[in-house]
Amino acid sequence: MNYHTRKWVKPEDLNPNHSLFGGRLLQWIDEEAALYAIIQLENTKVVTKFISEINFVSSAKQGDIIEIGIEAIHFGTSSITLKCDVRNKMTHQTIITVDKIVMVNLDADGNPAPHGKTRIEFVKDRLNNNL
Ligand SMILES: CC(=O)SCCNC(=O)CCNC(=O)[C@H](O)C(C)(C)COP(=O)(O)OP(=O)(O)OC[C@H]1O[C@@H](n2cnc3c(N)ncnc32)[C@H](O)[C@@H]1OP(=O)(O)O
Repeated sequence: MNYHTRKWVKPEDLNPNHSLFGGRLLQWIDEEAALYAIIQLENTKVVTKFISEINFVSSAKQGDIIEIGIEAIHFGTSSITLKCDVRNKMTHQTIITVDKIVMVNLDADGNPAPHGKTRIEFVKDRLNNNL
């Protein structure tokens, strides 16, 4: 799993108990999943279809640096299924796990469309192949 994105937990991200608000974390995860799917599928019209059980394993507090990891675990016809782990950057303590996030590739009319992808690709390889 690659941990691309880091976040610094700020006062505006906290709940009334002074720990990281779960809704804020899910917002960050949804955006990270969308970015991952857009890059993998090479299409900016991708939507979140389904999110499985979410396990809030431990809390984060103000000032913590957390990192969001996403990995593709299945390529469907129009969908891509991801898993997500968020952990404390310094201690590697798991904060949240999401087993399945299904993102769907859309055409210009907003209908599911085949993406033609079967495996994880890296942008650097795409760029090298175009040389
Ligand atoms: C990043 C964001 O903020 S996106 C904003 C939030 N998301 C949205 O607004 C999406 C709203 N939903 C929709 O517009 C529609 O449900 C659509 C277009 C995504 C899908 O429409 P559907 O009629 O369900 O499409 P369809 O039945 O063809 O399924 C499309 C794919 O999703 C998968 N899928 C559909 N429902 C589910 C489900 N409940 N769980 C897992 N996968 C599902 C299907 O297996 C299919 O994958 P495949 O082509 O790889 O086999």
